[in-house]
Amino acid sequence: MEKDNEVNELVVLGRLLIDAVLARKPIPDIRTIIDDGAPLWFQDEDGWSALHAAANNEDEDLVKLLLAEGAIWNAVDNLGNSAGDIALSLNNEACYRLIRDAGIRSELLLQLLSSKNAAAETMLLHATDTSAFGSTDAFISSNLKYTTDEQGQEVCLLTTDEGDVGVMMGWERGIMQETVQKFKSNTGTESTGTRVLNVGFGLGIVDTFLQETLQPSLHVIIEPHPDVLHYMRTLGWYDKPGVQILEGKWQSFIDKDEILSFGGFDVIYTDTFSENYDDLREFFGHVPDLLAGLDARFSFFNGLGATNALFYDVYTHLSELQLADVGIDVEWSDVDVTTGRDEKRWGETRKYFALPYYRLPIGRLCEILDWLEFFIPRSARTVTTWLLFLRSHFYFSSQQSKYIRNVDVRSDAHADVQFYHPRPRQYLSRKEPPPLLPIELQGHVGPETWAMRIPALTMLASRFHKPIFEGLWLLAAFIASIAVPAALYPTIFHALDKNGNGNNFRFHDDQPFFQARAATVGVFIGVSLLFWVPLLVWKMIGQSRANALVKRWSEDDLRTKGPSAFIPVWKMNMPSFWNSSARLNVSLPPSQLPTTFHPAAYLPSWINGPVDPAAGMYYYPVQNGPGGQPQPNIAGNAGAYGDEKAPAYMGGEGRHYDDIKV
Ligand SMILES: C[S@@+](CC[C@H](N)C(=O)[O-])C[C@H]1O[C@@H](n2cnc3c(N)ncnc32)[C@H](O)[C@@H]1O
Repeated sequence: MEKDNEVNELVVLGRLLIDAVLARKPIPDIRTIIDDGAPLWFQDEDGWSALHAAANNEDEDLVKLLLAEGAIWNAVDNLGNSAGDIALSLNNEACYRLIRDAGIRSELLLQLLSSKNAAAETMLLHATDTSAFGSTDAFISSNLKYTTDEQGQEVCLLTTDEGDVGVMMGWERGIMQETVQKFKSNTGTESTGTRVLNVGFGLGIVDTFLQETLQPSLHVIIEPHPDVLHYMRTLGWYDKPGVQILEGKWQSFIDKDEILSFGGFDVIYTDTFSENYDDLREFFGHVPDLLAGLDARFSFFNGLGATNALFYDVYTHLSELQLADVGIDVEWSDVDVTTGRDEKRWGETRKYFALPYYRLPIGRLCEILDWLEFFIPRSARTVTTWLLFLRSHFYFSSQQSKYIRNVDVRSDAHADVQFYHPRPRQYLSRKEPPPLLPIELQGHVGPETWAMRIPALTMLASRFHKPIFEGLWLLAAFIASIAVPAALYPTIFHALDKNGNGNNFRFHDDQPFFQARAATVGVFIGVSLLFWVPLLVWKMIGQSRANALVKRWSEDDLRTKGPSAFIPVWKMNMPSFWNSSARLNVSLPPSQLPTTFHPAAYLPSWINGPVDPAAGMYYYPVQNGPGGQPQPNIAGNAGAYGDEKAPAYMGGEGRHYDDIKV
């Protein structure tokens, strides 16, 4: 009875809080309701929390306050939308970022808590998933079905009482193909002698591309599932030259250092099933030992949180940070997974990837090693390894401190934090594929024009940017500007020392100390100019060529569109000495604001409107659904990630939490 009263009181306060937010009550009033004990986790009958309502109001200060007071960043409403999705649908970048960053922070904090308090008592937030979706052992003892679905798509299905789930589906072919292409263009090992490790065979799509594209001399495949191993046998994988199949989980071979006995690999890929983010993170920790060297590359199936733009964004950032922590730099590119494929591809199976773009990661040992290798011979590799460790640790700490400042972890696992993260920019770089036509420019710049102009600018930029040459030239300038004045000083001094007093320490009025030093400074300036002027002139020529090119395009545009139409102004900043990226500014009509968060905007491309079409509108109305008692279904800012292929992911019955120690 007492319990019922307590719950009823919480429900009343929770509802009061949401109503106050929706009624746009002033922040001090809302703070009072929170201080009176209103639960921030409370969700009304539509699944809306106070944070959803604050995002709907586009009230940045309130979003900040609620998050600071412990609002749950990843609570989803009955339509599957988080508060971040609502901010996104309203094109509100500031609110979206606040919520997204709270997610990153919360995940990092959970990891800190679980690593730093290992000796403390364990609090179980929820039981860990022991079904075939969340436990590899349960998965291995379940049956798999290899078949072709109604769309003619090859699929490997796990059949359960809750319906079929695709362990691997043919539509992912494009992702696998692009990954292997990236491996090929990045590894520098054009063909022979490549050593490859792939974890998880599935349909063998990636393995087939690896064979065809890289023709590896050694191709190790780790696979534990008996049905998959049987399928591999029927396809003849056991007899392929250079192929070695390790039957079991990757954990068994890593623990026994068995994979290490093969020596380093040039290419490593992992894509497993029924594992969660912690398993992937553990695998990340082994990657630096497994990579053969600086030319070797690593990638993984980046499906974390892919049922929702916000969660995907959070986990993409997290995995980049975790990889940086072990000394791996990641470059991301986008693979369009919408073209030519519709909703039918899922058939009766669970939709585990709901976004239009896949963010493809390519990792390598951190770039600083390249530079160190230039100075330190291979024999002194231990030194570089130590420096690498220090650098990556420093990088991770600095990145982490960007997200978490003044961490004050209290007993309820809530932390008082400040957040900072730089705004992403789209650079034109030789290393990156050309950016897609930004949504804001559609209607002002034609796709063909864009496709022709961007490579032309990138090419021009690369002609006027030679980092190695510039580095050596500036090094020579530095040495010469010190060495030449130092070498000339005695000669200048003696030439000016008409009385021949010599350069002794007894001061004579007639000694030309000051004149000689002034002349040496003059020599220093002269030598510096000798090196800097040609470099500056070269850069200026590059810039003026870029200016001339964009001017010509503007004239072309004017001719074709006529004087009454809006003509975007193109401005190109060529690469400077220190920054290898060029930057292009294209103007919009004065009435149109640039946005990276238009529901269909390109930047950043993995962000897109929520899956729910109603939320894709600029206005997200409060929905009045049927009545009923709300269920507080989330007990703390717990980690969101489980395998997306698991049923009812994110907020549904199938959602699972890991144990954390607090
Ligand atoms: C999504 S599929 C891989 C698909 C593959 N990339 C392709 O291109 O077809 C996942 C595979 O990982 C395997 N797997 C699951 N847990 C594993 C583990 N701990 N170690 C190695 N493989 C695992 C599964 O049996 C399954 O064959």
